[in-house]
Amino acid sequence: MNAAATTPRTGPAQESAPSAAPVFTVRNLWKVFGPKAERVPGDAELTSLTPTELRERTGCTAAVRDVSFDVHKGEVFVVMGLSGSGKSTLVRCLTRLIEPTSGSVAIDGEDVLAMDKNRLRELRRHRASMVFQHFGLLPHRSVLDNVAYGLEIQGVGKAERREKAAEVVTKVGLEGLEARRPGQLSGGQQQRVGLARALAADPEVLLFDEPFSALDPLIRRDMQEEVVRLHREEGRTMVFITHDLSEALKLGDRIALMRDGRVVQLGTPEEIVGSPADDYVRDFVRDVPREQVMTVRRAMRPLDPDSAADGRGPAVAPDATVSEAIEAVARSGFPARVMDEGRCLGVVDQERLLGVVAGVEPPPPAPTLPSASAPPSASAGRAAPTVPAGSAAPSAQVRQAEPTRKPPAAGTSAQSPTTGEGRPSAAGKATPPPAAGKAEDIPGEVTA
Ligand SMILES: Nc1ncnc2c1ncn2[C@@H]1O[C@H](COP(=O)(O)OP(=O)(O)OP(=O)(O)O)[C@@H](O)[C@H]1O
Repeated sequence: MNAAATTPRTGPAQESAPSAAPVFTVRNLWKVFGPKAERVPGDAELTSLTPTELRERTGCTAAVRDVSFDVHKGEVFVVMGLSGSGKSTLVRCLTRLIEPTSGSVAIDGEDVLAMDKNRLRELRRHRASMVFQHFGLLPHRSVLDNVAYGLEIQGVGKAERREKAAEVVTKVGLEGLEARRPGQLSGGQQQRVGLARALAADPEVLLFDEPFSALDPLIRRDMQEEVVRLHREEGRTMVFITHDLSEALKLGDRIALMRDGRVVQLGTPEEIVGSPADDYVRDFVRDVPREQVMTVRRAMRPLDPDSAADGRGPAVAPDATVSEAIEAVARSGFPARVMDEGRCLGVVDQERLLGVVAGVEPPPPAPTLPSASAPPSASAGRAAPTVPAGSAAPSAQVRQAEPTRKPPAAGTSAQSPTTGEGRPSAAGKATPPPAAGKAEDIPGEVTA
């Protein structure tokens, strides 16, 4: 489906021809807190002020400033930024937990801002459930009943909701703990109960508001992997807020990087790390191990038919990371062939791979990239860098990019690169070389 078909209003620098139907369509969204907030978005003089100037002049804070994007079906859309950048406000505007000041929000083409109270309740209960950092479990209820609670408020009968809850409890790895009370669980287990509760409601979209930031690092990693697994298995659309760059890179199919209420860049992890929109983003991603985020597409060159070495190397998939390809090349001693459905798209050699690691851009790859047919890869096991403190950056230039990865279909792998020949390839393991030459809390909201 084309975005234009469901777009109430288009804004500048929009996405064109998305590869999957948009679930959420957000255009020119503003949320301004403070007195006479509604005058701010339409006033060119006020909108040109810095956040401090705006606050001093009007007493207002523009938490979300003229933001436009689509969330496509089946993708994990991460909203990232430092504290106070506007992430929570933006995501709460999607279901009007916070009322936008201006702009438009649609879900499956339906205008969210025109919804009445009942429709909104239905939206929050059935279509877009929120999983919060503070999971708000009911202390006197068992795990099973906590999970079933979301269904209870949906009006589902007892037998059915307990059956469904038991199914989801198993899915999130809590089997055997159904009868415990939340107080008898670890933080990570409690978070799983929260996640199960949101999942049991079977919403079209799961909205996560920094759900794991209170967890210790190991449990946090477990939960991130759980999200990746659920996404892979179910292909559910997710919007995930985080201030943690490594979490964003690990989970996101696309990341919207926010600063002072604006989206300064929207793109895949690879696009954000490989082609930062401005100095602010560049500084933000400076410490990311590029080889764990960038794919071989960045390093490819055409296969040289006169080179004996080019046809002899191992095969890697187009979405294999540079790190994986380095290992494959080092092991074989030959450039690796980038294979997609039996077709050789190009080769990557040591020099090009190291160029990507060093941030020295090689010339653009061959124009035959079949990005639409690239296997999905939701990046589990990627880099876990720390987020450098944001530094002053010049103009906040909005830059949006298309998803280059297909949303994962149920039952397909979203993370393991597969070789172009369709054989599974564990991280860093390439297929052997071929024969030479063969190329506000509103009632009904599920608080997890
Ligand atoms: N109810 C409110 N009234 C006034 N200002 C607000 C309100 N809520 C948020 N803000 C301001 O809006 C801006 C964005 O806040 P928001 O909570 O969306 O940021 P965030 O990126 O989610 O931050 P954090 O990561 O710390 O949760 C901040 O400057 C904040 O102080």
